[in-house]
Amino acid sequence: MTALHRHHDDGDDLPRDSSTRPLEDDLDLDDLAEDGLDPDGLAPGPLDPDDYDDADDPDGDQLDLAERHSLRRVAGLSTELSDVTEVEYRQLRLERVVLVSVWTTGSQVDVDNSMAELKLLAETAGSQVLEGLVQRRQRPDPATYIGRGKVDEVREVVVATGADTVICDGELTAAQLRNLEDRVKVKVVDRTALILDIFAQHARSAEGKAQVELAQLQYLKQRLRGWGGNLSRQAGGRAAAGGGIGGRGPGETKLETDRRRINTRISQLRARLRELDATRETKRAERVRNRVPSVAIVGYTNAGKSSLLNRLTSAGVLVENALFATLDPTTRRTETADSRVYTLTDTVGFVRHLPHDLVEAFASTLEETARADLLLHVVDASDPDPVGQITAVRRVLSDIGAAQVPEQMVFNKADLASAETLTTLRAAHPDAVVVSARTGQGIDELRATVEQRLPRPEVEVRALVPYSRGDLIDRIHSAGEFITSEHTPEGTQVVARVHADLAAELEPYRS
Ligand SMILES: Nc1nc2c(ncn2[C@@H]2O[C@H](COP(=O)(O)OP(=O)(O)OP(=O)(O)O)[C@@H](O)[C@H]2O)c(=O)[nH]1
Ligand SMILES: [Mg+2]
Repeated sequence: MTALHRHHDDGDDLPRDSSTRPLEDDLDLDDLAEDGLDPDGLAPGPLDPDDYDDADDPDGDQLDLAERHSLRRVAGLSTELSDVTEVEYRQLRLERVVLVSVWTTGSQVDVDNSMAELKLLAETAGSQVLEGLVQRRQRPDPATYIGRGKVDEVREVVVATGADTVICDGELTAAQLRNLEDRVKVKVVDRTALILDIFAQHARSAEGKAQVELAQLQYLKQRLRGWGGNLSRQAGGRAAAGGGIGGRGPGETKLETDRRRINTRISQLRARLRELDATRETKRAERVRNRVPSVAIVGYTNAGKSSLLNRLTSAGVLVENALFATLDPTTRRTETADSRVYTLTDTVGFVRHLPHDLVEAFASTLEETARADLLLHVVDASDPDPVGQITAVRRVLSDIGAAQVPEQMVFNKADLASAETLTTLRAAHPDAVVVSARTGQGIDELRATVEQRLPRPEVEVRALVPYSRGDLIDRIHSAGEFITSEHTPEGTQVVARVHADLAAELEPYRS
């Protein structure tokens, strides 16, 4: 019994109903009697016992067999289309995708959240999601990601829905991708490729574009063979001439050429990025010299980081209800209530399992975060799983060496979040500030908190600064803090906190 049959039984034309029900359990032996695996794939000979769907794994945390073997339809995963013209447009221009996920740990709710996120990612990339399939399993199949016996069911769903792409929720090996493509007979991409594709579509600056291209090439290089060496298809379909699905891969020579071309391009991009980095480094060095404290806004994608920057500084940066709307960092200078200057930087959002190639390619951008004086960690309090987002963000922060930077938690979208969630979050993070970038709620408190947490100048000086040295007074304004200041006939009498270098310059006027 298959998805297709069931739906015909039900009298449906398309298996697009959104009920959550398990497909038939077919603990069939064809899971074991694998044929047609690619010779380059894993385990072409006798299968490793681990490949046997873990049916006889004696360890304690075995999942219920029936559940593990069942492929489940996930509710509400069809893209809603509002009108017919939209349908036609999408069918012409966009990919029609089926999502496939292997559920290894966590609760039902976790799985639903992660499928909902994969759907959002797919839609952000411009796809129409037709169906979502989840298989419960102890670990992904090393040869085909989902259990081998389930691949045929995916194929049936692909045929029934007219999908042209399958998106798997993980990072797959070259062999897994190819084995799946061979059997479901449409393009198969993984979550990493999907995220890279979104980044490619959203990159605007020269640096952002170079970073994304570098990440894509690194990803592609490792999968050249698995993808039949079809560069055009991997390049986000931009040069998608030829290379039909299931087409034969290139010969060894072509493969070598492709590989060399990729390596050359990677070196060019690296050199270009080093140049661009030098420019940024100059600016950064200037800020350090002038002792301008820096605050970096970090957080999960779509948490409202750009909205918050706009609220705090009227920066006017792009805000969009889309994942990874921001790729290029925007830095704005702003001032505290007592006129100390500091910078606020909005940057790329994080996501669970942020592809390693991207983290590496964006190293110079992310380094700014690691060097900030304070992180504003923005959390979407209206998300179904804010705690999971916090964990994912902290993981990336520690990957990029920013774990030691002081962190101010900010719970955003208070206008949408439930009172219950906010209470829980507040209890877990008593120092957090709750805000709404939309309504302005809590923004004053946030600003005050930031100002209070900025690094303070370390030396207290008392000086009588002659009127001819107005420049020194200006510098106390921008990089120091006045405690008192008074005009006298001889000059300005000040008590102020300043950095050591400015203190040295004020030395002759000490009073
Ligand atoms: N209701 C509500 N919506 C908000 C709030 N803050 C941001 N949003 C919305 O959330 C979406 C994402 O906002 P952005 O500021 O672009 O989020 P971001 O964190 O910069 O996202 P990326 O750059 O894509 O990682 C937009 O649709 C915003 O209008 C808020 O406080 N309340
Ligand atoms: Mg943004």
